[in-house]
Amino acid sequence: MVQETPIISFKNVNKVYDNGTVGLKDINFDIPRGQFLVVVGLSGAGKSTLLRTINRMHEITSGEIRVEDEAIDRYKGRSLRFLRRKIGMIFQNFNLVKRSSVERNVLSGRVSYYPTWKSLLGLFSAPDKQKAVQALQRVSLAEKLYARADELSGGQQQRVAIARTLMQNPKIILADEPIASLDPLTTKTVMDILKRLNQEDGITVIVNLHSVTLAREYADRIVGLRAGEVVYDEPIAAVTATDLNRVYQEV
Ligand SMILES: Nc1ncnc2c1ncn2[C@@H]1O[C@H](COP(=O)(O)OP(=O)(O)OP(=O)(O)O)[C@@H](O)[C@H]1O
Repeated sequence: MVQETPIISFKNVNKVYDNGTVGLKDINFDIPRGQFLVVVGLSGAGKSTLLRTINRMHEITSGEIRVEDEAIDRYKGRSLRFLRRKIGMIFQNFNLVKRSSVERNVLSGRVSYYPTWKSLLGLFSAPDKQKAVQALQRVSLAEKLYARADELSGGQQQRVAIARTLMQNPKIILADEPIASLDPLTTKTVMDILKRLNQEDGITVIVNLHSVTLAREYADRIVGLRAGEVVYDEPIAAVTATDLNRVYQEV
């Protein structure tokens, strides 16, 4: 059987912060296209660091990361912009412009397709405005198009953030603790949306979570980090609660 090239590949990746803290230690694994991967681990285990190396928000110290079979380490300018265009990112605190409308926030996911002056003036095309409506429909928030972002609940703001990433036509979505500030019901709504985008659009989704219960509910595969190292990596069918405890043992 011909194996498809992984969409993301970590090869001997190390990250040491300027102050000497080890963020990642000899990371080696591949992520197949279309996988829903959940990364778990204690606070400080390196989950955010790992996620942020994929779109070069954090630089690695050594090793290589490949996205769609290209080493991304040397990307700059246009190639870096193109990389970031195909990778959507969702944050714990939503990162919306709170005093702007939902429409404007969603359209901002499209800025890399415009010259800076046009995006600053909010000169988005009619097709992109239509696309924003469609993106909001995907997260069941079309009726909030003209609301101000800060009028929305946390869960709704996170859904706007997801709609914003859809404007990029992402191949990959990175979600860094996307439900950490949400209640259980809203958590389910947000996780269900991510799962649907994964299943219906084939978007590769990588989510950092603290909750092992949620990880088991949504993941195709769970990777556990401890002190910057992969200490667990199993497809969901092989995951057992006892095994997962390993991830949470103190070093
Ligand atoms: N900018 C930085 N400078 C120095 N050390 C950092 C920096 N960012 C993170 N670290 C350290 O790197 C390690 C990994 O941090 P990281 O934020 O990736 O962990 P995490 O698993 O995402 O934690 P959390 O669940 O609390 O977000 C920690 O020891 C952290 O203190």
